[in-house]
Amino acid sequence: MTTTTEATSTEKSGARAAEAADVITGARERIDALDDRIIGLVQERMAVSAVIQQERIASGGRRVNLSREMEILGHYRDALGKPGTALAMTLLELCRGKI
Ligand SMILES: O=C(O)C(=O)C[C@]1(C(=O)O)C=C[C@@H](O)C=C1
Repeated sequence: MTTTTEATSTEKSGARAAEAADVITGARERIDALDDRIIGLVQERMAVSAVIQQERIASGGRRVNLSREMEILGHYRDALGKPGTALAMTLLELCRGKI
């Protein structure tokens, strides 16, 4: 027998069976927790990057250091492939603004 609760969790998850809906609901909770940690890490990265940029600018240098950005883009591309480059570009934009 399908209860109302089961119907709701299958609807929300897109699953066609209660068991699958349970697995999906549990995995989504883990994804939400991971996303919270990723957002926290991105915010921490932004703060560390700001320290570097402020120090460089205060010493008379420029905000942007393209050779370092190339290293970072390569690191993400090597680990994650082409979408890794796009991810690194977004991270750099968050950390130093648009150029
Ligand atoms: O590593 C630096 O020199 C930084 O300023 C940090 C950072 C980054 O967020 O990774 C930000 C701006 C630079 O253009 C390069 C890299």
